[in-house]
Amino acid sequence: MKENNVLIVCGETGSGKTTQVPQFILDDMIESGCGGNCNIICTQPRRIAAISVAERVADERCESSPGSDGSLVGYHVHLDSARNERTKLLYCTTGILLRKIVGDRNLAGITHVIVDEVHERSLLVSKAKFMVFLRNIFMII
Ligand SMILES: Nc1ncnc2c1ncn2[C@@H]1O[C@H](COP(=O)(O)OP(=O)(O)OP(=O)(O)O)[C@@H](O)[C@H]1O
Repeated sequence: MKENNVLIVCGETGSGKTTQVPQFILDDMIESGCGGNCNIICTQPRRIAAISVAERVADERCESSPGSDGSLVGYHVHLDSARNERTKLLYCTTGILLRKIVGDRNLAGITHVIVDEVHERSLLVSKAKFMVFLRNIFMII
């Protein structure tokens, strides 16, 4: 991760790509004193997954529910979001990421983009991979 802007993570189902990898990054940034800058986005193809994974990760961290004052985790899906200015790890749908890119081509302030479930090869996921790759933003897929 420290040597490459783009990383591909492959692992068995249930090995923790979705729930653990973003937390490794978050914890590493906090431990290295960069927690204040940390702003990770992890995309999910479906809104239900974005919400339930955010809840699961907040629970694993013994934090209150996503988007509340006591949590660093949040989610953002179409017509629903739970996040605040303290959110450091945001689970969102792929469509929300694409909308953010359209609004701000450089994704200013975002430190890491994780495009999950790329094997699904949907049009949205392909677009997200391409657009993030073009901008050379740190990405794990
Ligand atoms: N919402 C949840 N509630 C309960 N357990 C969960 C939840 N989400 C994940 N887990 C558990 O956490 C572990 C890691 O799951 P995770 O989704 O991070 O794996 P993954 O490698 O991303 O899997 P996949 O390739 O299927 O997406 C698994 O044992 C899974 O059953």
